[in-house]
Amino acid sequence: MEIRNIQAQEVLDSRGNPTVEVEITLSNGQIARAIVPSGASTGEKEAVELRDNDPNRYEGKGVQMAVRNVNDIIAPALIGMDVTRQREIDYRMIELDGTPNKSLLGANAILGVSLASARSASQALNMPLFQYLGGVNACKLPVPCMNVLNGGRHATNRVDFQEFMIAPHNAPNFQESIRMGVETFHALKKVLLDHKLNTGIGDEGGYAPDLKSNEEAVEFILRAIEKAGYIPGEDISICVDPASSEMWENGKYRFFKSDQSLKSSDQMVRLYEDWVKKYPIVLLEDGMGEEDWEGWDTLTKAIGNKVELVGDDLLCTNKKLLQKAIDLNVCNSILIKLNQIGTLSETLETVQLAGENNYNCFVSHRSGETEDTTIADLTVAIGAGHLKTGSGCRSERISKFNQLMRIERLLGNQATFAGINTFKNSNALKNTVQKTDKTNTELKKNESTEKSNVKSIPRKRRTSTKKAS
Ligand SMILES: O=C(O)[C@@H](CO)OP(=O)(O)O
Ligand SMILES: [Mg+2]
Repeated sequence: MEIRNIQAQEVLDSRGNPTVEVEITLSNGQIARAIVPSGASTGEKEAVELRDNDPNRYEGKGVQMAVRNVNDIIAPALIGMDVTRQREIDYRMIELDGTPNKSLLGANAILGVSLASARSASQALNMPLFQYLGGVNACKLPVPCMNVLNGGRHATNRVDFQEFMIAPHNAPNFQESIRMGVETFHALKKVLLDHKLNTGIGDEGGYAPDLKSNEEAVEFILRAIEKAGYIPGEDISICVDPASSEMWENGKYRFFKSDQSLKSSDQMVRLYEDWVKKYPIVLLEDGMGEEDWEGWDTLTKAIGNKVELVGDDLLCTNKKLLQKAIDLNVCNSILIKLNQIGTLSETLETVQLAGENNYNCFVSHRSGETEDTTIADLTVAIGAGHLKTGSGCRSERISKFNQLMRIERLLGNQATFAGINTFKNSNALKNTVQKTDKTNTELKKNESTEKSNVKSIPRKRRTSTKKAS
């Protein structure tokens, strides 16, 4: 099916910043669109997002140059090509750009065309996107890792660590797992209000209260899990993304939003070791900074057999960086963000390399998102088993959850739910579950009587996790 026209325009992302939308028209008249997301805590080695630097438009953040690059350079080169030739399309754009990091045309320009092509091809073949990308075996629904408490560069509070997520894994299917997550998100609001804390939200839809410490964030979430009627570690576990590259300062980590203290790599590793012992944490992303490969090595040796260690800023969805991690034996999972590398084909190459080397793939939104739902389809297509995209509010993130619920319904009884086994080394979790019951005694004191005694709350459900095939 031939590409008849490619048209880009500037639209807005969830922070109200301009971003690129691309529309492809095929020779049969079918139209498909894609919109590119944008990060705030970006890795140094990410492909370049082209911004205009024109102070008179959107304070210099416009994407008119990227839009022109699509309309004037990429479109003429691709019109007439078969839209199902994804790799040819992507590699033609890589060639047109000619730089190692897509800085000439912009990764935002290139990715918009790459994703619109995939969507366009799936429409032309009358297939859902996840099936076009993943084939007949694409039937595993992910555990949604919901970012319910925001800090770092994503919120204006005194929490240094960027993301505290809940992973509702003990569910029979995706739909139920989202329900458990949202109930916990709502319970967290009550817990925070009981403690007279702010329930305004951050960029990714999590609450952004001013807490005394990063540790308190975990304690409040554990409390919320219990208040919602679930057992921490057994039903719902915790994932953390400190985004520690943002804390990196002259070889140390600065707790830049709380007490300004500094920690060495070794001290950071000890902190995480302690957390993993105390709390039901199943995944730690960017525990160390992108320049601190030695720290990553220490971290992997210390807790790499207990928890999923995800490289985000460290690896930038880049297969060369992933190969380096594999060679050095650091982390055991890679974050997958399409715009870090800039084309669908290269993303899938990275996913393949991860699979060949027994590294997990954790699919992710960006902090600046849009209504585009490609990552939901991608997660099922590659069988990633878990993704992070928001909390229990903000439509640009809920749209991904809703798309996954549609996919689950469409698959019917072919659908499986990833469950706890999707997390690397999740068997280590058992050791922490029993201990969590005692952690929140202090917090409980201040709370309203409504649902404050966890023991009296009947468990909502106790169905066991359906194993993925
Ligand atoms: O650090 C991250 O993992 C992401 C997404 O949660 O944030 P950003 O898009 O700002 O890089
Ligand atoms: Mg991250």
